Amino acid sequence: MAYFPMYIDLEGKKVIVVGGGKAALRKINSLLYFGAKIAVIAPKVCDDIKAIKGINVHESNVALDILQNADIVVAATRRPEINAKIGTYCNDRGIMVNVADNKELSSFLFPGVIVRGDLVVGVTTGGNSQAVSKQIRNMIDRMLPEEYEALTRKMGAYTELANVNIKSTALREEALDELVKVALSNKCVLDDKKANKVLDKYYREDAARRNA
Ligand SMILES: C[C@@]1(CC(=O)O)c2cc3[nH]c(cc4nc(cc5[nH]c(cc(n2)[C@H]1CCC(=O)O)[C@@](C)(CC(=O)O)[C@@H]5CCC(=O)O)C(CC(=O)O)=C4CCC(=O)O)c(CCC(=O)O)c3CC(=O)O
Ligand SMILES: NC(=O)C1=CN([C@@H]2O[C@H](COP(=O)(O)OP(=O)(O)OC[C@H]3O[C@@H](n4cnc5c(N)ncnc54)[C@H](O)[C@@H]3O)[C@@H](O)[C@H]2O)C=CC1
Repeated sequence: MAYFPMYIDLEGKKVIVVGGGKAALRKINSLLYFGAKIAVIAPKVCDDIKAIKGINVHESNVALDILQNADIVVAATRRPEINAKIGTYCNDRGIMVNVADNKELSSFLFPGVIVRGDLVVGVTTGGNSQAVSKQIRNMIDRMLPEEYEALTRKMGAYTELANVNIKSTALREEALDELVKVALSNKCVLDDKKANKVLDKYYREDAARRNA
């Protein structure tokens, strides 16, 4: 079965990463970007990980019990049997866990990610091929100009306005779709004057329908 893309608020969540090599490094960077609080445990942690600011590094073997304190666990050691033990321990206790070399024991996978502010696209092949994910990520990355960040933010504000001022659900949807179209016809930049003109048109139409 294909995997469901679930977007999670990682701000302040406690993540324990077991393993301190290349695989761990990429996952740490990804999680850190989205605001997780990270502790890394491994007998030997690579210099690139040690150089990252704002994470806790413990150079020691892992005691499984410590994982109870985590919201999310990543097992990325070079030892498949240790990774599997961590996976099973977490699964038995309902702790979310990614096992770098074992999809079956993972309750979630790391997607390829494209970020434009709050606009986030995640790509997975359900563990079939990280090479395909990388390819698709690069394609989407080229398709989405950085203007989408500001557009997303602005549309957040206009959506709130429309929710208050346009009572008809159908009209509201039409208005918001039109705002996006206006932006797309202008290199993804939404001009506020044009936006307000569009909204005014829909406010009037909404009022007229209510008074009819
Ligand atoms: C199942 C999954 C588990 C998970 O991690 O959740 C997994 C598994 C494995 N990856 C391996 C290797 C590499 N992975 C990458 C890169 C990425 N891997 C990612 C995801 C996933 N990788 C999950 C499934 C994703 C899906 O289904 O689509 C991405 C999307 C996200 C991210 O991890 O950041 C990121 C995309 C790149 C991008 O977007 O730029 C690179 C670097 C590269 O290709 O450039 C290497 C080369 C070596 C290295 O770098 O060390 C190996 C070892 C294979 C071996 O030993 O030969 C395994 C284990 C196995 O296959 O058993
Ligand atoms: N999902 C992914 O994106 C990727 C997954 N992998 C998989 O991840 C695993 C690790 O790969 P790399 O990071 O490249 O290896 P690596 O050799 O760079 O790092 C391995 C890490 O495991 C730690 N380790 C070894 N024994 C340990 C123990 N008893 N307890 C805790 N930590 C221990 C080491 O100290 C080291 O920090 C492999 O199984 C590999 O198949 C590898 C690359 C990418």
